[in-house]
Amino acid sequence: MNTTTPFVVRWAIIGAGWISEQFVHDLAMDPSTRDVKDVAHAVVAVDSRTKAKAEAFIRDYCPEGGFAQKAGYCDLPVEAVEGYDAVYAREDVDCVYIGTPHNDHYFSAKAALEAKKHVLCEKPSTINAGQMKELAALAQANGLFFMEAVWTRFFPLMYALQKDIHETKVLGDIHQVNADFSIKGVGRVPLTHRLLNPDLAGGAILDLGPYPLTWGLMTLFHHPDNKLSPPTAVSSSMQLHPETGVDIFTTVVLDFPKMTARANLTCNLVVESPADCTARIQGTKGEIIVPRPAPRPEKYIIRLDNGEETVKEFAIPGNGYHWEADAVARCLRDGLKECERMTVSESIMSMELMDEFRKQGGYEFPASLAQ
Ligand SMILES: NC(=O)C1=CN([C@@H]2O[C@H](COP(=O)(O)OP(=O)(O)OC[C@H]3O[C@@H](n4cnc5c(N)ncnc54)[C@H](OP(=O)(O)O)[C@@H]3O)[C@@H](O)[C@H]2O)C=CC1
Ligand SMILES: O=C1OC[C@@H](O)[C@H](O)[C@H]1O
Repeated sequence: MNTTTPFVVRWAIIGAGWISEQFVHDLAMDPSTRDVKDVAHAVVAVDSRTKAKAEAFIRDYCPEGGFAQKAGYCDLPVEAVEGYDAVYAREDVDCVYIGTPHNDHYFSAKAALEAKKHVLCEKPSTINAGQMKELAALAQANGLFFMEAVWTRFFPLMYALQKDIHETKVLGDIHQVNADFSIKGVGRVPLTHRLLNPDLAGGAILDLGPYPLTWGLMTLFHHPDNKLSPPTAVSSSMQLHPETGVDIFTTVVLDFPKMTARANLTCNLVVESPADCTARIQGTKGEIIVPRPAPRPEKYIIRLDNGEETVKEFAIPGNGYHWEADAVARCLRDGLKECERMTVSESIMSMELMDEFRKQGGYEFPASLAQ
């Protein structure tokens, strides 16, 4: 492989909303600012339901496309497109990033895979396990890459923390993980907003829940002693929004009996997570505290029972979405159909858990959503 020319991914962005802004910002960053030289990103199309919105998005957030275009590794311009059929018909799009509301993920991803495009889809990549299984089968049948965009998994902090607890075993045996991701939404955003709107598959568990679940899975499910055994004795309790019926307070419990360990995971749309602790991992020798925010933490503190305390800090260049994008690029370069850091089978397991949480909590989707 030529080590001086990076492998370039040509991205199309679906949905000109907030998360897509954050994502393209990072695609336009010089990868050397995060010590990356082997891959680079081009943004060749931005799709919106309204062309004028896609044009404004490009003007405001990625006028030159991604870094690969700025650096001359890709000579395609970034184009505004209305309606995703036009994007998926293009030969020069390698991978589609889907940044639409939850209810749309399955439909946009399905259309992209049918058009033979690789896909990175925002979390949760579907609204139920059945949809996720369908997408997994479609990707596999077409030899395409598919990944749920759980960006927190790709942070250097997460790799370091896993090394500390899984390999160095600074905490001894791990027995309990508490994690929370909560934001003030109720009373602040209209009932039609995607956070509270059942027709857009809103609610705390689908929107915020992927983060406490990530902390539970990365620490306990991925612990070598657990041997990738799915959690047992799953339980969930929800308080639903009195008008829209989406969950606004949710607590779930996952047991990992091979380790005598339990994850207590919470999310809500009423009050914020405490600033000083979004995740607490407790073992026989002490604990690790991760201050908020759960999706994008910048440090953790190791507090041992013998009184020793160590703070580990991890600066995040840009928004922090580039690490997942780089991982996708490397998978495409290497011909992989899924990323081992966020496998399709783990996304299916996560959606099976989400289905169970909703069932026990009494959160039923409206008929408008495909079941
Ligand atoms: N990884 C992360 O850190 C984050 C992930 N997310 C995820 O990203 C997704 C989008 O969230 P966010 O960007 O905050 O949402 P926004 O509402 O800001 O953007 C979503 C975009 O999707 C398009 N869209 C397509 N269909 C619809 C529809 N029926 N209603 C509204 N918009 C629609 C719109 O773009 P257009 O009008 O151009 O078609 C809209 O701007 C969610 O799945 C969320 O879970 C959100 C925040 C952070
Ligand atoms: O993924 C997310 O992280 C930040 C939250 O504010 C947002 O609602 C959610 O989608």
